[in-house]
Amino acid sequence: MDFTTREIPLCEVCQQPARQTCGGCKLVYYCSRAHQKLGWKEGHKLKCCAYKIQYSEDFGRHMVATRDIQQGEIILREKPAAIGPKIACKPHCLSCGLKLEPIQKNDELDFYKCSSCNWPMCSIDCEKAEVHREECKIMTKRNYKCEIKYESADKVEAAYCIIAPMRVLLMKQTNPRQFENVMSLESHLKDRINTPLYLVIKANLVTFIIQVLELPFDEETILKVSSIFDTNSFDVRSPDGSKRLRAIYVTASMMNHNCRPNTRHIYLGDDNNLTLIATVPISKGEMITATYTQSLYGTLDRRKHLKTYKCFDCECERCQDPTEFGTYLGNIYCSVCNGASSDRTIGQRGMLVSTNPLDETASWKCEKCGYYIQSRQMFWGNNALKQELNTINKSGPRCFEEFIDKYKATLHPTNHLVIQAKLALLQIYGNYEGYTLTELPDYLLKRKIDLCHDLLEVADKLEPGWSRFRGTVLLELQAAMTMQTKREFEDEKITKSAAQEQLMESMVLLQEAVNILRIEPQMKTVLETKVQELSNLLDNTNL
Ligand SMILES: C[S@@+](CC[C@H](N)C(=O)[O-])C[C@H]1O[C@@H](n2cnc3c(N)ncnc32)[C@H](O)[C@@H]1O
Repeated sequence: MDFTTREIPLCEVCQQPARQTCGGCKLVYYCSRAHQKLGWKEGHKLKCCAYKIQYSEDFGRHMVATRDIQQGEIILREKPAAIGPKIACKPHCLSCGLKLEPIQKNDELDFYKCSSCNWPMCSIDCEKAEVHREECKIMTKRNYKCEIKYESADKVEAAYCIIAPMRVLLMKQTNPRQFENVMSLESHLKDRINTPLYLVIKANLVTFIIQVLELPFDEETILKVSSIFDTNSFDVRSPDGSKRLRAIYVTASMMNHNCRPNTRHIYLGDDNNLTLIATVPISKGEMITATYTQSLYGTLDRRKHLKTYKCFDCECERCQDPTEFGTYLGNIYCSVCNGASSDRTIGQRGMLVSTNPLDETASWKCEKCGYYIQSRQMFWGNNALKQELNTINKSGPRCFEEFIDKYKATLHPTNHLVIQAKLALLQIYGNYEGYTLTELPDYLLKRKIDLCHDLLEVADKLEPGWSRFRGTVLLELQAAMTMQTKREFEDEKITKSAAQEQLMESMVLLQEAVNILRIEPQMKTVLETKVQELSNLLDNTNL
């Protein structure tokens, strides 16, 4: 059955409107207890609740498949137990999470403010929303007024760090069971307590909770809540970036990390319900994993990120493999034997690989000539180039192309920095003003197609299956291929039947992109339009 397209819940057995969900998987509905029993007997018992939580010394609690899970299957849907703004952010509405724009107030620009506590909000509706009620009541009772004012579009406000933890602490009274659920999560407070960030949090959050709100919590409990957020929260964002929040999902947070994950997740609806999707088939007994970091970072950067923010040393298969499954994502060409080789294929030219990827201090050695460099040289080089890439002009393709060309003797075609530049180019070619698909000259259209193939090759190795990455690149690829076919046909370079054949190839790619992305928020109509346009072309009417 297709969970993605159904909008009104229908009973699994009789297809009539239904309200009760299956208590196990919470994915299917029943109109009555009798139909729930019948549905179970008729086969739901084989599909229900695809995971269980296990414990191991190495990983702590983690999620394991209780049966074979199919690619694309929804494993879990879950409401956030706690949600709030990011630790420091530009002003966002405390209720709906949307980024706020200032309005004209008398002679100055400022945000709409809650009439009681003075926090910037969207509107009176958001001011009265359930999620803001308790905190507003207590802040008002203690005569606390938020002092955030509009100063500039980019001003980041540290005051937001109090909101999410305050909501959890207030839950102790309003929803004690949920409070206990959240408090049972891993915090890593000992690892964080003496970090500079936690010294700031201590000064702001603890003072606010104890002295301003006069809530009966000790310093350790308050900091633990903050640390639980840092260890477990998911970054909830809307596709257009207008909404940015962090949320705790008690069950989903049992998922451990893997640098080649077997799931992806999305957030649906105003309630930000997390939906967990299997990107590859998962066998019974296998660990169900997510990535806590960026799949397109090299091993050095990923492991550093995980250690700093999630307090563990990742030792997954990818981290152990000095070639990162043959992508050589974090590696560079050897500067000694590089020039001597005429072979331009990755893996054939001398490549520097770590002598022990699980030890960041290990030296790096050329696979071909045995030349060594120290780990710190690798760090410096990597950081310097990362900084250069981050600061280049992003408004057009020129600087990205120049970056790839400038470092081609050092950075091979699937080095992580080159891949990031290629991703940026993929967005620019075909989408930016002056570079739309119809405006692109043939050689840039071909460049876009080549970029897609390069990125798909990396995606297949590092985020295999139905990842969002693969889905998005497939969409770009089919659009560019369709445009190329149209041009070739119009220029009489190919026959009509060859054009039809090429368009069928585009349609196959588009269908796969639809399968991957149709569940993503706001994608359904976009995808339907693209399928319709391509079908029209195939029908021969517009070609
Ligand atoms: C969101 S929690 C996951 C649930 C956690 N294992 C527990 O017992 O509560 C994140 C924490 O789990 C642990 N963890 C997750 N993935 C791991 C991995 N691949 N290797 C080792 N520890 C991991 C780390 O301590 C990490 O900070």
